[in-house]
Formats: sequence, structure tokens, C-alpha cells
Amino acid sequence: MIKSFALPSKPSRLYGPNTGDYKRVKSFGVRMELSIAQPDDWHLHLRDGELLKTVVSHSAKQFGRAIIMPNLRPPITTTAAAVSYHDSILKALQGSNTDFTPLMTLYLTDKTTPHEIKLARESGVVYAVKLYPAGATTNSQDGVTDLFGKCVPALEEMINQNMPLLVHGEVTDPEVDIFDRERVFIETVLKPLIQKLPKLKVVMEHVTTMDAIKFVESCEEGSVAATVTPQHLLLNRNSLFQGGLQPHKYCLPVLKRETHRQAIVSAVTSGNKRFFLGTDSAPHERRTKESSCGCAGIFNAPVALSIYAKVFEQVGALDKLEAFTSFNGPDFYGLPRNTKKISLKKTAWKVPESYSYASGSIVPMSAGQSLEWLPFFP
Ligand SMILES: NC(=O)N[C@@H](CC(=O)O)C(=O)O
Ligand SMILES: [Zn+2]
Ligand SMILES: [Zn+2]
Repeated sequence: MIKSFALPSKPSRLYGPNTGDYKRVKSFGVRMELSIAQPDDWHLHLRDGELLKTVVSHSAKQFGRAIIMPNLRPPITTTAAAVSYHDSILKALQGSNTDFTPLMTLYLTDKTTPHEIKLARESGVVYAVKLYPAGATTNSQDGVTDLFGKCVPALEEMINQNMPLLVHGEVTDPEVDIFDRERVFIETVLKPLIQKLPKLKVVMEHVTTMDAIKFVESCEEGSVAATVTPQHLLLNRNSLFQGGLQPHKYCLPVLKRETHRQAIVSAVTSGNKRFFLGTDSAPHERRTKESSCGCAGIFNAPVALSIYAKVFEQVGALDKLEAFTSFNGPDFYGLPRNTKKISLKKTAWKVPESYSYASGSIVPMSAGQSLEWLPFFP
């Protein structure tokens, strides 16, 4: 629902309430407020220890639920570890006024057993299993080296348990150009996997190319889906080098050229149910980003909703935002949609330069910039 309210201000855009259409209206003195069902984040890194305590509230105060990535050190490869990590997250939130629900994941390895998958389902806190090809991204060194040779029994049990496989979709072959790794993964791993196990539910995480968009669109709805990050909707690879090397814009899969960004924007703003919100918010201590070998990952939790709204607004598709942020994800996972509402106010707010904690600081996406669409609970 989109409503307008008066504020002394400059000309602004107005969207017809409940009509789903977009109108450009000269409306001096009018600012907007958008009311949507509370979103969930279907791809989130919360880390552990001090970093967990620093970042968790940024997600918990906006999102109802989040799929929590298991790439800790050591990784979350067992249900027992997932349950204990779940408890640490809730402990880190103690005293804060939130009913945030972490949905845990298991880190798939060559050794994951069908029994472990059963335990995961029985635990009631694990909702998915994550495939990191070994060496593809941050903390993926313990990931899968032989998916078809070693993991099929576990994957078959996931089908029995109706548990989706979440995929970091890049090949790791150093011979393959880094900008082609997602496309090659689709051809050499994902297509054969789906052919072999057509009943397996798969989420292609953080899609970055038109190849991924086309692939996901060609699959059966409800069987294969994709998450999309704020950075891959807003930025292209030029921004990595704009005015010098920009380590805080480096993530994996790396940003791609503008034509790919446009394909992602048009897919998510078309209302296609196969695409939903997954921030991939991935905090790293500032020193480890601004380094001679900087790590991959963008901390976007504080700005994600503002950026998603900005991108949907840019193409006149704010009426499609709520399905992307709040409906398509739970529908795919077979979970109820959130009933609580959140509002986004079209008012300028400044993103902090960084967030400090005892032993360091983290620089968020769009640090120091002015954004609009400030989230708040009515
Ligand atoms: N996206 C990233 O660049 N980094 C993520 C891992 C991942 O999601 O691939 C991280 O954990 O830092
Ligand atoms: Zn990833
Ligand atoms: Zn991630």
C-alpha cells in the first residue's frame, strides 16, 4: 500500500494507491510513504563473536526472518553446530525488541550424510543446505570438491525432506575468466544437476548475469528460484574502479557489466515469482577489505531496503516491490508470509561512514551517501 503525506518539500513522484500503476505527478509539498508486509532476507551472513553482536540488529530490526549462511570458521556442517549457532544469534539479540527468526543452513561437504540431512529437518531450525564449490568464495575452502561423485545421497535425502539446495553458482577453475564463472557453472553444474535430480529445489544465490536470469526463468516455478542483492541491482563493474580501486564494492560473484545489471533489474521488477530478496550482506572488518589482498563481501544490511526501493522506483515498478521483498521468498520456501507491516518513507537519510566496535569497524554499502526510502515500523 502506498500513501502520501504532506511535508514541506520539493517536487516529488506520486504513485496511485493500490492501482499498481505508476504515475508521474507534479506534487509540490507531497512526500510518500510505502507500506509493505515485513520483508525477509533469504541470504545473510551474520558471522560470530564480536562481529555478530555488531551486525545482527541491523537485520533484526527490519527483517522478519533470514536464511543464515553457514560459512563460519569452522563451517556449520552439522545440525548440532547449526542449533548452537542459532542460539548464539538469539543470545546476541537478547534485550532488543525484536521477534527476528534465524533460519539456519548446513554447509554441504563431500562428507555430508543423508542422516545429517534428516537430523537437520528434525531440528526444526535448519531450512536449507548450502553448496559452496571449494575455493569459490569467502570461507569455502571446506566446500564441495565432487558434487556428482560424493553428494548425491545427501541431495536425494534433501528431496525427501523437501529441503532446498542454495547454491553459490560459480566454477572455481582458474582458467575460466572470473566474469564467466557464473555462466560456466550453469552449463557444467546446474543444468546437469537439475537433469539428474529434477525434484531438488534449488536457489541460485546472488545472481549476477543475464545468463542466470534466463536459466532461472526457463525452470519450473517453485522448483528453481534466485536471490538478488542490492549491489547487483544498483551497480555495474565500472563502479569497482571509479576514481580508483573501490574495495567496499568488491564481492563475489563480482559485479558485471551494465547489460547484465539491466537484465537483473527487468527480471525482478517484472513481478516474476522466481526472484526474491537476499541481501548477501557480508560484513568484513575494515582492515581486511582495505588491504593488499582484500576480501570479498559487502555489508549492506543497513541500506538494503532503501536500495531495493530506489531501484524499483528508478524503473517505475514500486508496485512490484512488496512481492519481491516479502511474498516470493516465503512462497518458495512454503512458509507463511509475514503479517506485520513495515513502512518506507521517501525522505533523505545519510548512511554512516562506518560502524565501530571494540576491535575494529565495518564500512557499509553506500557509506556517507544520502539515500531515500527510510524503513520504519508504523
Ligand atoms: N558474497 C561475498 O563476496 N562474500 C560472502 C560469501 C558469498 O556469499 O559468496 C562472505 O561470506 O563474505
Ligand atoms: Zn556466495
Ligand atoms: Zn553470501
